[in-house]
Amino acid sequence: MKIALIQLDIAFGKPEVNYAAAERKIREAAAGSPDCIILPELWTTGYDLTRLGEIADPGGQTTGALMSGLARENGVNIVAGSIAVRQESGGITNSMYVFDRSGACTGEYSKLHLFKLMEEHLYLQPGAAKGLFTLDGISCAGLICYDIRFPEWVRVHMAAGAEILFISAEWPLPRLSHWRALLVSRAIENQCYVVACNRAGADPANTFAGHSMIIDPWGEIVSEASGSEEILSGELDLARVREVRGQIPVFADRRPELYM
Ligand SMILES: O=C(O)CCC(=O)C(=O)O
Repeated sequence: MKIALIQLDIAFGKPEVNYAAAERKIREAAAGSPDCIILPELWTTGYDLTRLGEIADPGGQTTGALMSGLARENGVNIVAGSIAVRQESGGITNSMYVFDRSGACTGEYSKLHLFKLMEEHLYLQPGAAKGLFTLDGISCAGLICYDIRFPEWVRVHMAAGAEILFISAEWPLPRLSHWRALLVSRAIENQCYVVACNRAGADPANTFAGHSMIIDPWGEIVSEASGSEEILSGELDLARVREVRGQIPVFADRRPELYM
């Protein structure tokens, strides 16, 4: 499975600029015939949280139409990062959508753990459901940024059979060492591929780390981006997941009855 990670530099609070940039980058990535393209977290607005009332996408409709069309037109799966979505209830969520090659929306996940250090809890509503979906018949999980600090939440998805963990993020540069260590740890402990797409660039409050990564089920880094805007590519060999899980049977050896 060939993956393209679009490590975008996001224009702060300017959805129209970001839609145009993402469309351009998706077309550029699609020219390399990947099986799946992934975008970062909150890529339509960035962290312009105080203006989300104006700039969040109502029902995810605008983003959905654009991503569904691009997936269908290019015959590619798109893990469409996450965006700020104005829900019918009036609340705003940080939500990931997944589109298959036909353009059908096959997955939706709203960030469960809101990141207080960046004031998400003041402006966003947390999700309450898992991020499981399938891509070309492969069981996958899609989570968002701060979620990687919660190994128990990742494990719930992996114990349900997921083989690839997709992460969309806006991870700040001062904690780049955490980003790399946490992602490698999630890959090793769950014996899965980790495909993690961060943003590049800066906003008025933070500089972001870039360093999007693909990590294999043994914890080896398959590919890693620089700190700047780029499209990172890499290949997954899903047979490696079964091989590693067969060699060290972590899932069979769990004692969940004793973990509470
Ligand atoms: O956990 C961290 O250090 C970064 C998390 C974050 O930036 C986010 O969830 O948006």
